[in-house]
Amino acid sequence: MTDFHAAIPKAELHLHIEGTLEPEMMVALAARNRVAIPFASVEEVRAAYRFTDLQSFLDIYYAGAEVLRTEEDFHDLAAAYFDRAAADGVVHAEIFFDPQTHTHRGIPFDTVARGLFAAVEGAQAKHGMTVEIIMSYLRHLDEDDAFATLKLAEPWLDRFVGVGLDSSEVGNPPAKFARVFAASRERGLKLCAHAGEEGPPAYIHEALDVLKVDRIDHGNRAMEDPALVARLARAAMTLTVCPLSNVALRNVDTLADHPIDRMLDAGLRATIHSDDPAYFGGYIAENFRSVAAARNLSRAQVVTLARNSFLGAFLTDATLAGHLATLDTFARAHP
Ligand SMILES: Nc1ncnc2[nH]cnc12
Ligand SMILES: [Zn+2]
Repeated sequence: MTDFHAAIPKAELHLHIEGTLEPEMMVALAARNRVAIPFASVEEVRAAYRFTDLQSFLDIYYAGAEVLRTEEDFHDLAAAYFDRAAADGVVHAEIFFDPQTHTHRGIPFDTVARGLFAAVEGAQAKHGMTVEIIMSYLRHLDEDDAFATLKLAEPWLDRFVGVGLDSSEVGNPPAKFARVFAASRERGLKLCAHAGEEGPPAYIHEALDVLKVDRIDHGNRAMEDPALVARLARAAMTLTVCPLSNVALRNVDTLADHPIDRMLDAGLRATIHSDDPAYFGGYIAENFRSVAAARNLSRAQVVTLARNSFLGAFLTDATLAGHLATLDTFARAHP
């Protein structure tokens, strides 16, 4: 019996590679790198993965990243994710990484980038997966710090597909990064921003009007503003929605309250992704499976979510056409 939600071909567009650090790997890397962590066992790490809001998660997420030190560590982290994603039907992945989380700890930018790209090459060879990397600016730091990161990234910029904006949203509106996003766009980079996860609909407006993003990450709170929903639908703006993250960070009470089907009904190009799967209880297939069950999605709606993930990806027309054809073949074989 096919596991429909794992088997359906899909693109993962909202995945923080540091958010795939499983407790087992955190403990193993802490030992390998002789880094002290405030946990005595895998069970203790897992018990700490209980969150009340975005900041309570970010505090653990940044502490966990302390164990990532060498090119091998970044390779091993990303390679484990690509293996896991392939098992979940991911044929195309666009992954975020947070360079400042590492460079501020004295880890050279090149160490991170070399490790990640070694894993990308492995994923393409081993799984035939197409992969792109998006460099994210941390919004709790200032714009000058983002500009310094863009400068550090210079030797690698032609190999990144885009830039993103993540970390603590409320109090750090998109407009704070207007200049570095303009500079990033001038370098030919695609633009994404977390907006409307915890921040108000106004942050989504700013991401569109000031940052001129190509994609909105999360975007859930657009649903509070019918005019904004209509604007996003008209623009076919992709929203990279993360259901299990929304529950884990208390942005929805339960999956039964999740707006994913209301988003589709409103004509939004909504997609489903795993955000930080090691922390939120499931990878992309589990996000599909559990929200489809909780919201009683039809197979046609699940196919639409998968199709939207390809339409919203930063792909060449030829590669997009190939993935859409693969999806259509799958959908016909699994009515
Ligand atoms: N869901 C999220 N929101 C903002 N910043 C993040 N960094 C990692 N995951 C994040
Ligand atoms: Zn995210």
